[in-house]
Amino acid sequence: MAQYRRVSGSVGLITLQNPPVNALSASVRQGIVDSVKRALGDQKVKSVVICGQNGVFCGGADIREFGRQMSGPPLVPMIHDIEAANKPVVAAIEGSALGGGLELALGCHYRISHSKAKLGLPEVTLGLLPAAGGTQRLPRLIGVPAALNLITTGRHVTAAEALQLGILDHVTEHNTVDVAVKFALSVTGESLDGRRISSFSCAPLSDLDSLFEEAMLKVRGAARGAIAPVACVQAVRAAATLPYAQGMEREKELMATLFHSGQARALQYFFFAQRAVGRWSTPSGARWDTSQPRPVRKAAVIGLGTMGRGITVALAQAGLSVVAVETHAKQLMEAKKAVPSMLKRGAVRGGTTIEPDSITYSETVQAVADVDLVIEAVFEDMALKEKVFQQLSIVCKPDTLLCTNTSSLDVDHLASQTRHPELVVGMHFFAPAHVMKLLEVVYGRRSSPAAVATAMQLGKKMGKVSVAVGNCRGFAGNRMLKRYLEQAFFLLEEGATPELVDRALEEFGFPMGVFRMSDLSGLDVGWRVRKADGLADTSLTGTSARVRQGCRYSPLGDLLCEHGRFGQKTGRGWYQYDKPGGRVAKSDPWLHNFLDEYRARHGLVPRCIDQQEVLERCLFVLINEGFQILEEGIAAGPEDIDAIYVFGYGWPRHRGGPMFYADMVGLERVVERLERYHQAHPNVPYLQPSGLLRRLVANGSPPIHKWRNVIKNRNSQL
Ligand SMILES: CC(C)(COP(=O)(O)OP(=O)(O)OC[C@H]1O[C@@H](n2cnc3c(N)ncnc32)[C@H](O)[C@@H]1OP(=O)(O)O)[C@@H](O)C(=O)NCCC(=O)NCCSC(=O)C[C@@H](O)CCCCCCCCCCCCC(=O)O
Ligand SMILES: NC(=O)c1ccc[n+]([C@@H]2O[C@H](COP(=O)([O-])OP(=O)(O)OC[C@H]3O[C@@H](n4cnc5c(N)ncnc54)[C@H](O)[C@@H]3O)[C@@H](O)[C@H]2O)c1
Repeated sequence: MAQYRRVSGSVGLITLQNPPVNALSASVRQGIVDSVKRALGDQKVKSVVICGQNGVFCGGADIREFGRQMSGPPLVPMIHDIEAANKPVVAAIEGSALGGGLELALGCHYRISHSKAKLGLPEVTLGLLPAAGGTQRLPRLIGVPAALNLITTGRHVTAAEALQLGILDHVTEHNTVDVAVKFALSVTGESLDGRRISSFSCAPLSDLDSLFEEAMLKVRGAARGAIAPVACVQAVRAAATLPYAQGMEREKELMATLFHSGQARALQYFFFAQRAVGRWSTPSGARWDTSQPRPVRKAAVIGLGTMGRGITVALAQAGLSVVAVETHAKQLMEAKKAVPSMLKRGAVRGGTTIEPDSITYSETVQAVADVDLVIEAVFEDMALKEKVFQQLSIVCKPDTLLCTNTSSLDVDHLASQTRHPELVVGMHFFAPAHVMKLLEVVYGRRSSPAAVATAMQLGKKMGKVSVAVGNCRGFAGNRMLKRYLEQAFFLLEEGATPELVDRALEEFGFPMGVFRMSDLSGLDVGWRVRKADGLADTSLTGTSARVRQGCRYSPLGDLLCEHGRFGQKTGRGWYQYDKPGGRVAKSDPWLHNFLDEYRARHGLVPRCIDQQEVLERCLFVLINEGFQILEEGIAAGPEDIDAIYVFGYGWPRHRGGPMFYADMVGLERVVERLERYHQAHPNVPYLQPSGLLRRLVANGSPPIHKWRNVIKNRNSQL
């Protein structure tokens, strides 16, 4: 709703009231329409101020209304009536003015903002465009190039930037509503002719065609296959080339194509999923709202290789003092150079300064005696990590939280090496750790609720999306990835090429196909793990060469490594590169011959494999593992898995994440295809649909937001 009252004698003050972000629900829109009518009809009222309660102007349209039958007054005529008013209307912006919130402010004649407010048109991130006149008014106000940037990226700008761009008339450090009321009094009776943005023309530009071509190329490159950014460019083009009324028609048409699209559904699901992962819980009953995080002011990182350096930077950027320990002198020397330059680059990007003296370096673990939390990032070697945890348990304060960045080793086993296993959790960062948004917080059997809460909160402070997961081999993300990689190898054995598999995945929306990604991260990483597991034995011949532990196995990755082909770092992998460290993947005839010879040696007759099979084999098997993970309680809900895949593995956000994708495709279809592939490949047991997936289908395939109930019911029967 909206509250209306008269203040300072002649100012009608309209306050939007819909906590927490004053979204423009039907009742808020009705409240605004009624209040505006009252203010305009009241002779004593000479000007109007619109603000939001609790220090937030407005977070935009109510996203929860989108999937339902829409009711209440529509936004476009509501904003039009405000702009057409014959009394000055001033927007008093505090907190956020986003999406429909900013569009409402653009309909006002003046905009005054608090210096700490954020403004933006983030509709594109929800698969939409600003369809309450945003695509038509913003370019008229600030020019086409700046509006294109804001509308196609959805980025939020500070009040200072908004002032500079011309979105705001005034920025204040004081009480914004008071300032706006005073201002409203001062402009009483003034002409509003030059204040209605819809009557402006866009500033002329010399080469509109190339500007829009460039913008189109940019948005297509940034999110492959996403339709909303393309529609945003088209809508802004309409603003630049058509009169306002026709532009508004075009905006409406384009919105109609987006509004019911699968991509909009996926992105809006993902908006809420991101927030849901913060409300974590564990099977032992620990929860986000009952667990108290501990303060962490000083942290340590052990091991300054690839991961340790990134983690050190991310901790320092979060404002912590960091003790960085590296036992190898050469590595330490290199880290001392690399970390400050990474910090400097980060500061340039983020516009902040980090004091390099917030980091101290040491060659010995004794230096961590007084820290609140340690993150271990030494080699992936259990014996070494055991030793490090034993040392830490002696050196650190008794209440220091001990975390490991292991990608696959048993967190419970590491905890058992310490005096306080309840203070041990996994903090699984992704490379590069100061850039990648994902953090898996791995709770062990004995991790205390406070330990999990502390790691989750620290992750958030470091700007990460922290997802709580249980302890198992590969945790959630890498466990699912393993299945995806294995299927990709099998497809090569059956006749596919890396190019064909990668093309299918990239057209689906991944920034990189599985083989290009494997070349980038290094084939030797998986090889080392497979060797440690006793799997990578290429001396085996005949049928046993392609079977391990009773299941189908592909030694292709191991064979490539034996040829010294580790990917980009050696200049050869699934593709060839112009030099070691080269980035541009080129098709490699050697690899194609190698695959031909391999198939011939093993009596494999290559067949034609289409893109659909690639997607089904690689993605459905990954999804099936996701259901298994949910069934085992390793992840609490599908949103956790989807956040992990979007933020850690490049799953296209406009497809919502693997579990949402399964819901979109239809669970019955996923089961049917998995069963078919399992029949064709009976020695791949994980092609069998998981118990949870079958149960969901048996329960009539409920929508994704109801899956937790099915999981809970199952667990409560145990
Ligand atoms: C505002 C924020 C920056 C605040 O961040 P903060 O960290 O403080 O808080 P949280 O993010 O945790 O949020 C708290 C809480 O609030 C929920 N929430 C936030 N925003 C909204 C919202 N806009 N609607 C609903 N709920 C919201 C959030 O989910 C949290 O609750 P939870 O339970 O999940 O923990 C930050 O919240 C933020 O960034 N919000 C989103 C801002 C945004 O994206 N705004 C844009 C919204 S879309 C929009 O405004 C569209 C407009 O352009 C209007 C378009 C007109 C539409 C007309 C429809 C025409 C249809 C035509 C087609 C029909 C064709 C046919 O059928 O024939
Ligand atoms: N590289 C990745 O992509 C990635 C991603 C996520 C997690 N991880 C995990 O992070 C950990 C580190 O991986 P990395 O790639 O950074 O390894 P790395 O080989 O680049 O670095 C490890 C560093 O630890 C140092 N070290 C070894 N023993 C030490 C000790 N006792 N005390 C202090 N330093 C010691 C080494 O000298 C080396 O500098 C591993 O557990 C790995 O599984 C790696």
